[in-house]
Amino acid sequence: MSRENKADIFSDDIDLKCLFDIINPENNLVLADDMMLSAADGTILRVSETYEQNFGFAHGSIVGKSAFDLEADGTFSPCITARVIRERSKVITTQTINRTHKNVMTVGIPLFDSRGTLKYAVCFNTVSMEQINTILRNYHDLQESVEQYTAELAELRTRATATGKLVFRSPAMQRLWTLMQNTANTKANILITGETGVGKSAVAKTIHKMSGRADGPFIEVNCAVLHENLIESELFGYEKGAFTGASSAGKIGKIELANHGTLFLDEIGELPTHIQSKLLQLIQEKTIERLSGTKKIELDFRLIVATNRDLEEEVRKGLFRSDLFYRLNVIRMHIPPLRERTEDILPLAHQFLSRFSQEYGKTLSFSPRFPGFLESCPWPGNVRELENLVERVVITAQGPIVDLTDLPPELSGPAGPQAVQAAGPLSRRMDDYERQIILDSYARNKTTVAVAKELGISQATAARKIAKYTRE
Ligand SMILES: Nc1ncnc2c1ncn2[C@@H]1O[C@H](COP(=O)(O)OP(=O)(O)OP(=O)(O)O)[C@@H](O)[C@H]1O
Repeated sequence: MSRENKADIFSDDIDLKCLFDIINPENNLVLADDMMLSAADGTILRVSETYEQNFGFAHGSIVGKSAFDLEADGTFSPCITARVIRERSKVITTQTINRTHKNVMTVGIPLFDSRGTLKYAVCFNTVSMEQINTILRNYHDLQESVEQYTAELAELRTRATATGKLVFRSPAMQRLWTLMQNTANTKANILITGETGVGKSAVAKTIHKMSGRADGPFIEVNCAVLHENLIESELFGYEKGAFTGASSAGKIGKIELANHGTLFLDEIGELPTHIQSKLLQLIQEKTIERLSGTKKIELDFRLIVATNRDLEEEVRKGLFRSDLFYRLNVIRMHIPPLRERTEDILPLAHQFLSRFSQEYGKTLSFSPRFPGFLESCPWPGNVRELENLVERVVITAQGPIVDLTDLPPELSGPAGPQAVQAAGPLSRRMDDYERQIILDSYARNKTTVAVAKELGISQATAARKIAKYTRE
């Protein structure tokens, strides 16, 4: 062994001068911890006083004996001192002291003189195996708790940062939330269904924020309000001079803008059939070609679509491509209407009250009977309607407590939010009538096509008016 190595062993583990002080019995040093000093031939020179108490060896009964003999008769198994002497190197292992059946972790080190001759072996019992096992158990318990807290923290963080405004208490929304968490980071297409105003866009935005694409763009396209002639260029973009009236510089389409992010196509049921085919191709190939373009552009985006139509029914009627439907319907998220999850009404109302109070610089709270009124409303316009109502009462509230008396007359009556004002300018009252007619037709017919047919207007007009009145 080189001098360098010896020096390592000495300096690494123990102060040499201190050791010689310990070995010298004249110094009468008390060894508080389990420690055994042996000569290079294995003769035990000293053990600490604790040996008797811990292992049943009185000092006199073991000092002078050979470590090799104690190895052979099984007193120590294995005998670390014997191993250190044989291997001339540091040994760290567990050993059993058979007299007491104690299992301990022991460190044994060789001590050499300056010529490299082995002079002593020193062994320390560090901790018992029971202690190690207790430590291990505690460690595993802690590890489990840490894992649990980490998961909870991640969920709370996701909720805090991702939901922003997504409020819910109902079991149905809790189940939806779990599904959102489990699927946010996958590439699978998502189809969100539910009546107008239930929160389909809000859910789509939240999924985007929860996903690994959160730093990328979230591009929302409402297929119902895009004019049929413009929808293709809006979605796919075009090269310069593609058609009369096109910008001379060309235009990047919404789909391309969603690259590395999320593309959210709202009201997917309104897509004309020729665009449905192009969308199907886009989903299959993940490439687009701009109008009048010659090259394919590769894209990487997550597709979420939403509809308040019964798409299966549309497929049956031949109005929606079945192959596209199956491609979109990979993960289905249905948001129930607010009237079917009344547990959500008050948390939502309180959230809107605090948001609008802040926005309008007021400090407001609901009167005791106000929540009951909110819960009894049918909310045909769902969360959007509730949001609008709370905004209105925040604006009109006279005192710090919002009460039924603060409701505008058309809201407090049994006819509900869609009632027509009894007085006021003609244009406003006409609008009210139109709103009532459009929303009533939409509530019964469910689709813009059917509304258009019933009222004798174009589908585009029906879609625009529905969007206008459900957003108001
Ligand atoms: N769970 C919710 N928590 C907080 N705000 C919500 C929640 N759900 C919906 N909202 C709010 O209600 C309003 C309407 O929601 P959203 O636009 O997402 O509905 P939608 O189902 O997409 O409507 P449409 O069918 O008309 O497109 C939005 O202002 C949205 O932020």
